[in-house]
Amino acid sequence: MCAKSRVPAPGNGGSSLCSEGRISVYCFVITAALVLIPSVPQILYGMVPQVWGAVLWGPFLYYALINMIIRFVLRNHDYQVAIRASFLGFAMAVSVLVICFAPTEWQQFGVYGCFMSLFHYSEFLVIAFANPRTLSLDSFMLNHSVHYGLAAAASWIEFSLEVYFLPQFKRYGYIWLAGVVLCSLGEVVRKAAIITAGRSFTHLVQNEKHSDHRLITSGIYAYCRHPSYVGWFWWSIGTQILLLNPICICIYTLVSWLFFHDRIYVEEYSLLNFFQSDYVRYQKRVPTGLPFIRGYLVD
Ligand SMILES: C[S@@+](CC[C@H](N)C(=O)[O-])C[C@H]1O[C@@H](n2cnc3c(N)ncnc32)[C@H](O)[C@@H]1O
Repeated sequence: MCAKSRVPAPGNGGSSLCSEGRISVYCFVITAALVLIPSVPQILYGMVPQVWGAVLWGPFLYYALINMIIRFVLRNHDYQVAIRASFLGFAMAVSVLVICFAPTEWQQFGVYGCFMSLFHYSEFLVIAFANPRTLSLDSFMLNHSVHYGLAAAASWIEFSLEVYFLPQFKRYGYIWLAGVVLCSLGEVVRKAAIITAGRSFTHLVQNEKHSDHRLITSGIYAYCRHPSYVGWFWWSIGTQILLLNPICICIYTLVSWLFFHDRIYVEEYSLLNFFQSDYVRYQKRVPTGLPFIRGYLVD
């Protein structure tokens, strides 16, 4: 929970960021900037680096240095927030360097890295803004589940094998740009949902109704009942389209669909208990937003 400076959430009369949120912004931005700044002349003017080792190892040295400073300055929970935000800033900066300096077929992986690091960092940041009461280290979603980690590893393995054995396939036209569009739209829809739901949004599905849990039916929730899942569903498929990973495109689509199908069923069971006829009326008016998923319907 965002314990220090109390922050009213949106819809509650305020918009400033709690202290953990601010620490995360500083660590994410400063790490990304410090890792990128030494390569700026090469990125902007295409200057050939004098020492390639500096491009390869420089970011890791800066990152190690920043982590030592963070260890020295911060303690306990603030330190835990800082090292996670700093790691994601580092991942973002290295991804930009991959886009700028890696061989063409690896550049997509850099774009993918940018989307991954932005997604995880912005999950924390947006919860810090929208519902600081529930903010925790888990809000970075870095340890979401074993399945999530395995899915990411599978996509890296498929990408690497195909770059090695079928590099021409990885440069196939501009299909990967469709992945960029899907990831961008998915990210915007998910974050809009979190901000709209505010205090009613929690990463974990609630089985007991909190006193300030209100039924949200306005904004993006007027168009679909589960916008944050809609955003996440298309974002995850988008990551595999941008990597041009045909096997993972199929697996991600199937596994994400099954995951959200079951999750929405369980979540709507609780929501019906919490809000009863109000939620039934909402269900009649508004679709789930995910293809062929109808949710928990009361006859
Ligand atoms: C991870 S959030 C997902 C919210 C929603 N399913 C979505 O996709 O935007 C899960 C929490 O949001 C709450 N929730 C879901 N829909 C809601 C609504 N329309 N109004 C208020 N709370 C909602 C659930 O009770 C649950 O604890």
